[in-house]
Amino acid sequence: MAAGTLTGAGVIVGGQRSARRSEITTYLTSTLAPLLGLSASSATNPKATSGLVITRSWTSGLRDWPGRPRRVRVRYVPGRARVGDVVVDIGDSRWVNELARQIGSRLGGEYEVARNDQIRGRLQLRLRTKPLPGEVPETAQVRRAKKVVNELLAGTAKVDNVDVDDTTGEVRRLTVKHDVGAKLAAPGYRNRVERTVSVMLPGRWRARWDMEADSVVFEVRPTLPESLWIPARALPEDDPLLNYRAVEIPCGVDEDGEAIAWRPAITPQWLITGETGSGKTSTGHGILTQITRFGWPVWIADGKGIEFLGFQDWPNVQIVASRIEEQVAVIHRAWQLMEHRYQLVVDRKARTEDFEPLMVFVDEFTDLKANLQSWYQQIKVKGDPTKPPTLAEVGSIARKGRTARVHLVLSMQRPDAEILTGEARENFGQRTGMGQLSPQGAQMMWNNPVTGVTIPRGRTGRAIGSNSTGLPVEMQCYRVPDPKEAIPGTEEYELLEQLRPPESRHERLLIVSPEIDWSGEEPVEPTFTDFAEAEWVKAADHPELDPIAWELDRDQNTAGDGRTLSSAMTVLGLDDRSRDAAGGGRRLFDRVGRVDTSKPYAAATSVPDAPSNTGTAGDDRDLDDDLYAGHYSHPTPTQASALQVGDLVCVDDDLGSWAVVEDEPIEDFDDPDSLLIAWRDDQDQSGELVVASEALMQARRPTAMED
Ligand SMILES: Nc1ncnc2c1ncn2[C@@H]1O[C@H](COP(=O)(O)OP(=O)(O)OP(=O)(O)O)[C@@H](O)[C@H]1O
Repeated sequence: MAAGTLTGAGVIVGGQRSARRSEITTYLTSTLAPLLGLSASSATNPKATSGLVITRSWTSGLRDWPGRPRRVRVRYVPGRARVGDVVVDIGDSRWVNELARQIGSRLGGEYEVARNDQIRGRLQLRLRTKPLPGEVPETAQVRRAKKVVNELLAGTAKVDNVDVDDTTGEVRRLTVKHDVGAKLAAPGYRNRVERTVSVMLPGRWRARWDMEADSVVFEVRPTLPESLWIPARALPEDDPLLNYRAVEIPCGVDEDGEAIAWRPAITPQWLITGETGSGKTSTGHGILTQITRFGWPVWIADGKGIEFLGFQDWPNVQIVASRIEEQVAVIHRAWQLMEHRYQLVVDRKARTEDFEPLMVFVDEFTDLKANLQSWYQQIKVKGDPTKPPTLAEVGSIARKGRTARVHLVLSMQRPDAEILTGEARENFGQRTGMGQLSPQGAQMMWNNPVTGVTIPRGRTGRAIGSNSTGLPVEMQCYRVPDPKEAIPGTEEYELLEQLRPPESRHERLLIVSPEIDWSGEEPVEPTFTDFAEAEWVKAADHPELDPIAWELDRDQNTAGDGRTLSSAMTVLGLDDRSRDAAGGGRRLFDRVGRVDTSKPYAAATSVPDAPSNTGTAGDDRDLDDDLYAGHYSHPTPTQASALQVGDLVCVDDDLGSWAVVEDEPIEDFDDPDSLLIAWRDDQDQSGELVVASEALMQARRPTAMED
C-alpha cells in the first residue's frame, strides 16, 4: 500500500468497512514501528506488533470511506528512537508530538494527546474535531487558496491566518508572510499577483501589501451598498471666506465605507461623466445641497434645461440658466469675474484670500455644446469669431479658475476627448465616472483602459471616483431627493428640509434678455455679444421677469391644471380652457421644436433633448430585444484566450445571461488546459467560468461611445 493518507483509498461497501478499518490499523502499526523502537523484522511480525496500536470509535464513514478513529491507543516500551536526525527518549514530549503528527498525517486528521502514562507506557490520542479558536480546518477551499498564493509568491508563502465564511466555507482572507523581496517593488508584479488571486479564487479579491514587513493580506473585497441616502450633516461655518480651505463635499463612499469627498481648495475643478440613468443628476444635486450650506454662491448652466428647476429657489443658488442664451451669459460672466479678479491681483488691489468663492455648475456640457453651436450659427453676425467664445471661456475657467476662486463643476454624458486629452484632463483633479465606461472612456478618464469598465449597469449611483490620494476607486454615490419631485410629508421631503441652508447669503439674480432694437429704420436683432453681456438684475427687484414669481402666481390661478396644460388638445391649440394658461392661445407647437419668432432665438434650444438612446424605429426594436445594443458589438464566437477585460461573455447559455470579463483570463494552476474567466454582471454578482483554453465563447466587444 502506498504511503500517505490512508483514508479515502479504495471503494468500501457495508461489512467491508470494518475489514478496511482493521487493515488501516495494521498498516498504521507497521509504519509507526521505527518510532516505537521496533526493528525492521519485528515491524512486519504480527505477533510482535499485535495490540501496539488500537483504534476505537471511528467517525461514521460514507459509502466509500471508512472514517477516522476518534481514539488511538499506543502501547510503548521506554527506550530510544530516531526522529529525523535526532535520537529522542520514547515517551517524552518530542516523541509524543512526532507520533501524533505521523498518525494525523496518515489518517488525514489532527490528533492531540488525551493522556500519556510514561510509567505504564500507554499513550492515548484523540481526534480533534473542532478547530481551536481562530483555527480553520484545512478544507479543499483552504488548500487551494494556500496553493494559489504560494505559487504566486514564488513558493515562499507562509500563511499566518485564514478566515473563512461560516456558511459557504469559502476563504475570505489570508494573511501571508513571504520572501519574494525586490521583485515586489514593481507595482506591475503586485498587480499581477492581485489579479491572479482574484481570478483563481471565488469572489473579487484585493491585496494590501506591507512591503517593509514582507507580508500581504489578500481579502475578498467588501460589497458596496446598493443605495445610500445623503447624510444630513450639522450646519458648517457658512462664511465662504472663512471656510474656504476647510470645505469638503462628500459625494459617496468607497468599498471600505471611507468618504470620497471633493475639496475645492485642493482640486478646484470637478468633472463628472455618466449616461442617462447613472445617477449623475442626483450626484449634482448632492453637490449643490452641500456647497450651498457652506454659504457659497452657485451659478448653474443647466444644459438639458430641466434637471435643476428644483434649485431655482434654493438658498444661495443665484441663478439657474435653462436656456442657451442664459447659459452663454452665465459662463461669460463667470469668466469675466475670473479675469477681473486676475487683474485685481496684478494691480495689487486684492489678494486671492479676498475672493469669495463662486461655484459654476455646468450640467450636460455635451448638450450645451450642441445647442450652442446650432444657436450660434443662427445669430452669428459679420465680424463674430467662427466658433462661439463660450467654449474657450469654459476651458479658461478650467485652467485658471483656482487663483480667482471660480470653481467649475462640469458634467457630461460621456468622456469628451476635447476636455480629457493631455493636460486638459489634469485641470480636473477631481473626476467621477458614473456607471460603466467603455475602454476608450476609461482611457480618457483614468489613463487606463480597464478602470470602470466592469461597473455593474444595474447599480445606479455606482462610480469610479478619485479618493483622497487621487487614486481612482469604486464608490457608491449618495442619493439625493430631487426638490422638484419631493412631496411634503414624505421622508425625501424631510431630508431635503434638513439639507436646505436655513438662510441665504446671496440674492437670486435674473438675466434680462436683450430686446430687438427698433430705433432705426430696420429692426436690429441682438447679437451674440448682447446675449453674453446681457444685464443681470436682482430677482427681488423684478418680479415681472422672475419665473419663480410667475410660478407662484400661476399656482394661485391655475393650481391643479397640469392635466389641461399637458393635454393634446392644449398642445394643438384646440382647448378653449387652456388658451390663457398655454400662452394667450398660441399653439404650444410654436414653442416646441422651432423658433418662436415673437421671442428672438428663445425656444429653439430650450426644449429638453430626447434621451440619447432613443432613435429610429429600428433602434427601438433593437433596444427592446437587446439590452446591450449601442454599447457592445453583436455576439461573436471568440476564443476564450482572446477575451479582454470589459468584453461581455455569455455566462449562462440557457438563461442568455451576459456578464463583463473582469480580468484577463488566466490558466488554472490545477489544470493548465483550462482557463479561468472572472466575470461580474449588471447586478454586481461575480463568479468564474472554467473553460478549455481553446473553447469558443459567445462574446461582445464594447463599442466606442465617446464623442
Ligand atoms: N446614488 C444613487 N443610488 C441609488 N439610486 C439612485 C442614485 N442616484 C439616483 N438614483 C435613482 O436612479 C434614477 C436615475 O437617477 P438620475 O436622474 O440622477 O440619473 P441621471 O444619470 O442623471 O439620468 P438623467 O441624465 O436621465 O437625468 C432615479 O430614479 C434616482 O432616484
